[in-house]
Amino acid sequence: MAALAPCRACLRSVTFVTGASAPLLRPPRLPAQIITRAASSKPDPEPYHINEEEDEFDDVVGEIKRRRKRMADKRNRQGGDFVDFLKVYIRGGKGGSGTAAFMPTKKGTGPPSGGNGGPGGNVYIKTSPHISSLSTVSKRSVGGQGGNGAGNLRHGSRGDDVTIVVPIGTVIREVHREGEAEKNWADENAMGLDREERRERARERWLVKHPNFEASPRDIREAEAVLKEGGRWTQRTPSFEDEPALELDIAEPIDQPLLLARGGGGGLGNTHFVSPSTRHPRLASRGVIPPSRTFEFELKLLADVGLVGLPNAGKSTLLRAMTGRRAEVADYAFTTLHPQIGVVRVLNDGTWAAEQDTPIEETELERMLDAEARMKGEYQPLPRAPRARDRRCQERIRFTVSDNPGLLARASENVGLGHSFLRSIERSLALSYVLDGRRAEPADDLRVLHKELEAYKPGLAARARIIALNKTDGQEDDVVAEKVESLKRAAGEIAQAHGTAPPVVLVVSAKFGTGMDKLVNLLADAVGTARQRIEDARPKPRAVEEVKDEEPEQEADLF
Ligand SMILES: Nc1nc2c(ncn2[C@@H]2O[C@H](COP(=O)(O)OP(=O)(O)OP(=O)(O)O)[C@@H](O)[C@H]2O)c(=O)[nH]1
Ligand SMILES: [Mg+2]
Repeated sequence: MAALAPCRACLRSVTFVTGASAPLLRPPRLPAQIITRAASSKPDPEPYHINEEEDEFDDVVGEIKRRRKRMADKRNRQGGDFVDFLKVYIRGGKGGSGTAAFMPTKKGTGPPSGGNGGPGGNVYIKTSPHISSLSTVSKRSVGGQGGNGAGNLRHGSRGDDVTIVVPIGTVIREVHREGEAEKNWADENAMGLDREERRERARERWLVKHPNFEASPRDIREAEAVLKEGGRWTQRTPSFEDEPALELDIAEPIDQPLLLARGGGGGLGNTHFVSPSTRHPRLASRGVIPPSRTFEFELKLLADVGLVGLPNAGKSTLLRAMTGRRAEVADYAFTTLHPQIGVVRVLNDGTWAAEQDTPIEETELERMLDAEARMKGEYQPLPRAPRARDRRCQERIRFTVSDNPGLLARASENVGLGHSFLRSIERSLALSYVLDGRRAEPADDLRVLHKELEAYKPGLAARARIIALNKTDGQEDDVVAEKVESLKRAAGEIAQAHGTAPPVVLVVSAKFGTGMDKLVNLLADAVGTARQRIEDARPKPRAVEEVKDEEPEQEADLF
């Protein structure tokens, strides 16, 4: 040991040398040889060179802008893809355990002083207008566990609450519920345990023993009785027959978070087990594990108008033409993989305009296609929705339009993008078929679309009041007229078979923006009528006079 002790002289030198000049604080010097080798192993850096030629400079600016845009897009998506269906496991947090402890006194063990366990955290749900996908919802949401109690009557802390944030339009259904008691019961049945063995297991599950003192059989019996009396011993979880499954249709923003799962209660400290016969209970109880629930989260976008068509019919181009929303457009099927929504404002003078605040997004694919077209000299900008002509004009109606992925035959059986698409149009007030006018028989496409809508949800097709025959530009008038006629015939037949009014056939070209005024105004009328119908169906609060008139009669009945 003596050999390891620093000598007095060394200590003195360290103590009195301070600040930057302290030799012990300086980094060790590398031998000159090593420094030279390290420097020579790296090639000399090229001097930074800025090319000031105009086109190159433009490119740099463009690249920076593109990168910024890409980053902003990614942020908006919050790193995930579009998700509109999810199964989520939810459970309130476990309650913390109580403690068996005693006050220390000079004479030894004093009165019981075990604190209670803290309750587990709850799971809540709320909406955010800033998200439009379930991609940020975690598949497992469990409330925080309550803290355990401690001696000196210190109670455990409350578990942290968890809040699930969903977009507006989410439908939530509880599909499975299982309590701990039921799980244990099933396990014990499988093990073939008898009554006494089950009881022993329950005691192990519920009771916390003092770390130093052995609990007597009487202590255990009495603690069991206390827990049974408080309803803590058997925590039955109500089945769906006893308590219906939770169903929530979140069609409007939620201001206050809603409770989905409550956390488990905290366990009892040993002060709760004192009785005239047991002054020093050596037991406490564990916290409750709340039942686990499985929920289905389904996002049903809330657009007033849904565009329904086969792949490549021009739905996204139409959305763009009507709303200015830059939905991805390309000449192949399934360009659109998830629904997108734009807003149309119709003014009192019959003119219409895109919602001013609609974000205009440029997609990656589009940029590539535009660049290619520019190189070939074939660039043609896609239509933009018009701006309001007269800013002072009042707005007649404002509605949202959703562009959806293409529908295929047998989509109702989940072929193609199937249900994910149908789910989002299910709640639209009005639908519009979009047909590719370049196809030989658009009437056949209409039959397919109608059949699929009806197969998914009977009565859904009745909401399609308009048929937009798209891509009619560059076609002979008589060819178009013939297709319109055959469409009208097909629509009439379908309507007759279902006892509904036939939809209106409109000739449009989304790409060149023809026929848009009529289409927008017809859609506005359809939305207005549907909204009015909903308003009329709502139960009205009774007029005050009416209630007043009835009051004397009610009083007369009472006496
Ligand atoms: N000539 C012409 N071409 C059109 C018209 N509308 C759309 N197109 C073209 O048709 C192709 C498909 O258009 P999209 O809008 O992507 O079609 P979509 O129905 O959204 O397709 P999916 O998303 O794949 O289902 C694109 O090349 C458009 O430029 C139109 O009115 N006239
Ligand atoms: Mg599309």
